[in-house]
Amino acid sequence: MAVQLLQEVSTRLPLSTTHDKPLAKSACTVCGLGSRNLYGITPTRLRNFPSLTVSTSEYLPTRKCLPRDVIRADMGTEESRRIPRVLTVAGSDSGAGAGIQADMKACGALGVYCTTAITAVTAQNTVGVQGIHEVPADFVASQVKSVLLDIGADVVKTGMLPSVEIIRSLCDILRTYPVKGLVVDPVLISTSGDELAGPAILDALRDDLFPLADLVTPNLPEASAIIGGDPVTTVAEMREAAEAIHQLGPRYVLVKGGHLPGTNTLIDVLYDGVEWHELPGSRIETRNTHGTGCTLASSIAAELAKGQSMLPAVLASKRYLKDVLEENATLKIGEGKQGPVNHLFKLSDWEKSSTQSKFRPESLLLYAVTDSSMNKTWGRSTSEAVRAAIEGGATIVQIREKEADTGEFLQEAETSLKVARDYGIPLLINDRIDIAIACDADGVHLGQSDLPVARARAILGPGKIIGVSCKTPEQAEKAWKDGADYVGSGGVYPTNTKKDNKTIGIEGLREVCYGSPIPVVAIGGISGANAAEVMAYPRPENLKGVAVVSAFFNQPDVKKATAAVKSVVEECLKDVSVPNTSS
Ligand SMILES: Nc1ncnc2c1ncn2[C@@H]1O[C@H](COP(=O)(O)OP(=O)(O)OP(=O)(O)O)[C@@H](O)[C@H]1O
Ligand SMILES: Cc1ncc(CO)c(N)n1
Ligand SMILES: [Mg+2]
Repeated sequence: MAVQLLQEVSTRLPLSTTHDKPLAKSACTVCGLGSRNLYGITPTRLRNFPSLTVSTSEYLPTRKCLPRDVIRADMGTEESRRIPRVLTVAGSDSGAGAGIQADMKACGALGVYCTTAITAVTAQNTVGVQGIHEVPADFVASQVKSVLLDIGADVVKTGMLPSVEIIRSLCDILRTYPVKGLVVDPVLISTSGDELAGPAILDALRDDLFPLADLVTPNLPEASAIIGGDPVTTVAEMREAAEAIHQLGPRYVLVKGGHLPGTNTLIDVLYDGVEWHELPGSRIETRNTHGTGCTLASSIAAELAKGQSMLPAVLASKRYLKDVLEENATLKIGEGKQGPVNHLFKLSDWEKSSTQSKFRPESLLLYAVTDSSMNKTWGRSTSEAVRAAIEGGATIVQIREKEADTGEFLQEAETSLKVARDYGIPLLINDRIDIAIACDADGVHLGQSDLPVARARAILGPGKIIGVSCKTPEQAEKAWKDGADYVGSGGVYPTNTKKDNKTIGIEGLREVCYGSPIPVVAIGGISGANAAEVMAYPRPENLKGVAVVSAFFNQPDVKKATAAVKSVVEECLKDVSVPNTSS
């Protein structure tokens, strides 16, 4: 439906005109009120609001008069892909939980490109605010224009606006270069109790910025300050405050309940002038809440920039914030009372994304390879077999499953992994990289006909262990080049475990060792009876141990059988291990 201005206004209205004292001449068809907060119509403005018909007027009424859901993400074409964009006009928080840093990280986490105009640089940490260095208004304006005139923004989000001049010049720019959405977080006081913007800015917020806003997001103290000091400490008072703030011209008001006293349920109140939404959420027990407000507002801006309408954007942002608070509930950053929000927790799981390989060559000493049919014969589950082998002294475990379907294999791997983790022993998966990823195992062991090692390394990253079966020095050299951590070489002796497996003997094993730049574990028919021969001194320096199947798992007592082989291997290590790398 077209929205028409009742009135043609050829000159700018006098600045004294307010909603409280409507000028008949500037009354708007939608809300019936006049406003001094009119902003200019430009070709961009008209493109953004195609349903608007504006005669020859230069001005539009306040934001709340516009039709809803006008923000549309322009995703461009295949040749020229677009990304939703948010411009944040806010202060820098050196502690990086709030401010510009929160905005950039929250937008990034939600897939939106975030540009910045910095209004102040604060020295801030988990204790409080130690200093504020304000950026001059004209330089804030330069930053905003640099962004809007080139990159553009679907939504502008404001945070800390420390001076009236900054607010006024921002409003001037937004009237000249309108954006599709404006989210205003009226930052006044940090949660540590430090003033970030004085009460002097209240008039400028109320009179100039709010009427341009799609959403204003005060917390309880801010809501109280905006409406003139009346207390806002209950949901009923939050509704009254939202109503009063809505009268100032924004399209929506979200009064945030993070400061609601003594409840387990935190309620945020969203109001659009007609409908109320009380949005509940459980209070999460954590000290890391520094920046929740900035995070919520910038997430909403990001969702709006993607094309969401207001209520779903708010709900999605609350969900994101809940995940962030829950995932980082016990994180310890800083020594002060309030820790920062950790927005990029999904990317910053440094333990998982470690570039350091967990592989230690010594772990190859006593390598247990499970065999599903043997475990079945002896009536044990894979994880029981794994526990027994580890208790007997196995230093690394590989799950080799040739019968179970994928779901069962995964379950076996998951329960075995729990056992191995309890003992701090690495656990690898034979062949199935998908299972290894699904259960977050420590790595995989691949055969010559499995997924190529280089591909496996590309998929698993540097932090996982990759072993490769090799029968020749050439294969071992290639495994190393492709990124493997160790080589499994054999069969050293004939074995029934692997059908049609060529036996390479001790000689073949040693050849592989001499040609292999990476550690080697011997495999194939190894037991307590022959392990000493395999590990006999002098031996190649990189021959690190023996891998055993039947001599562990085709036995009545796995723990005892493992311990028996272990004592043989350990005995061999007692021989002075002067490296012998000559052939
Ligand atoms: N402990 C908590 N558990 C769950 N949600 C919380 C918690 N603290 C705050 N929130 C939520 O975070 C959002 C921000 O609210 P809050 O009132 O804390 O903002 P704020 O005071 O502006 O934050 P800040 O100034 O520290 O950035 C709201 O949706 C609120 O319900
Ligand atoms: C820079 C900055 N903006 C906003 C807040 C509110 O949390 C803060 N603490 N610091
Ligand atoms: Mg806040």
